[in-house]
Amino acid sequence: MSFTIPPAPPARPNRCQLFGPGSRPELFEKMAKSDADVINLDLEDSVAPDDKDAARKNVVDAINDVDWGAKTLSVRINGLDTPYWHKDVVELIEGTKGRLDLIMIPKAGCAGDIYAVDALATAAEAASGKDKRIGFEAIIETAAGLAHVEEIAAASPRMEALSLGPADYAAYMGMATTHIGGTQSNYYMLSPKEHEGTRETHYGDPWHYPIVAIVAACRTHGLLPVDGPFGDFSDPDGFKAQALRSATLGCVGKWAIHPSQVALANEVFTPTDAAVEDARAIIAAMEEAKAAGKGAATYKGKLIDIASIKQAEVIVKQAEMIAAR
Ligand SMILES: CCC(=O)SCCNC(=O)CCNC(=O)[C@H](O)C(C)(C)COP(=O)(O)OP(=O)(O)OC[C@H]1O[C@@H](n2cnc3c(N)ncnc32)[C@H](O)[C@@H]1OP(=O)(O)O
Ligand SMILES: O=CC(=O)O
Ligand SMILES: [Mg+2]
Repeated sequence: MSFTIPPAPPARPNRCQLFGPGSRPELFEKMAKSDADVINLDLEDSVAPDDKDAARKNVVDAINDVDWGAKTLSVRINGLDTPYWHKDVVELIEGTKGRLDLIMIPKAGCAGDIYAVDALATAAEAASGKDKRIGFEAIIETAAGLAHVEEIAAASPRMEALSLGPADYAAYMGMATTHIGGTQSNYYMLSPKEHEGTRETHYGDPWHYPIVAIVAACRTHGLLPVDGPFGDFSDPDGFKAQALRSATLGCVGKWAIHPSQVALANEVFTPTDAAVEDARAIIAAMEEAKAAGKGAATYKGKLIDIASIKQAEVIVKQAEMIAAR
């Protein structure tokens, strides 16, 4: 381990973030009753420009009036290149009574973007006598955001999470696709030419690199790494495959843009009983090995060593944190 010990991320479940447009207040009660750990009321891209003021008012009223239970409650504000974001921040803080947990900052491009929202939020909290400090989450969904992902993660003690936004990311990177997340039909390799006649198609994951960059930045600075939206809500298998890849790479959860995706995300990001049992058995086997003065041992025919304890603890701690909720 480096002499710099990374801070722990917030100890709260973040398996699914359910989004709904701020301009559709009829959805808010349904969102509150869902099984999502985090609710994201949206003021940004799912709200048309003419609806921005009405959506902001809907969201402020809903934060105050709806019973959100134990959910983490977040609002996605508009981007810093718009004429809306400062009103979003001020009215969300001054108009609500302490239930709002997070502000989500879209299209974060550099640490200065987070600093600007922090300065405004700090002033609004002071002006309205709020004791509770709102946390931040940001979306990495531009070329600049990816290039500066680590400084964004480290930009404020308010930062709690980073998500990948594959729709904007694809647009800002100039990717040749209109799909939101998931496997892309043109992103494949063929088995070698020598296999002529039996050549197979192997699909790659175009989101692999930004997800890994987000996970590394989050794990370095004590934030929760989250996979973003999967637009085709008629494809549960595709959603699950994408979520499994992200979970394997270290993400703790994924967005849902439709209620049908909530259970899928919860399933993927909740360690199974079998995985927890196996992880506990690895820890026990290593305790035995350590007591016998060994650093390495055999478990089910495979090597385990001190690193295996840390790997197993990730699964056990995640399961315990979810169960304790
Ligand atoms: C792409 C980049 C991003 O920025 S993604 C994040 C921003 N986008 C969003 O917030 C969009 C969120 N989703 C939606 O607006 C809707 O789900 C869309 C995709 C438009 C579909 O709406 P709709 O045609 O009403 O769906 P549906 O008829 O299949 O609904 C079935 C029942 O579920 C409800 N529902 C719908 N959406 C939500 C939601 N987000 N949260 C909670 N409940 C939802 C519907 O009201 C409907 O309920 P019921 O069965 O009639 O009682
Ligand atoms: O904001 C999300 C995205 O995919 O873009
Ligand atoms: Mg976006």
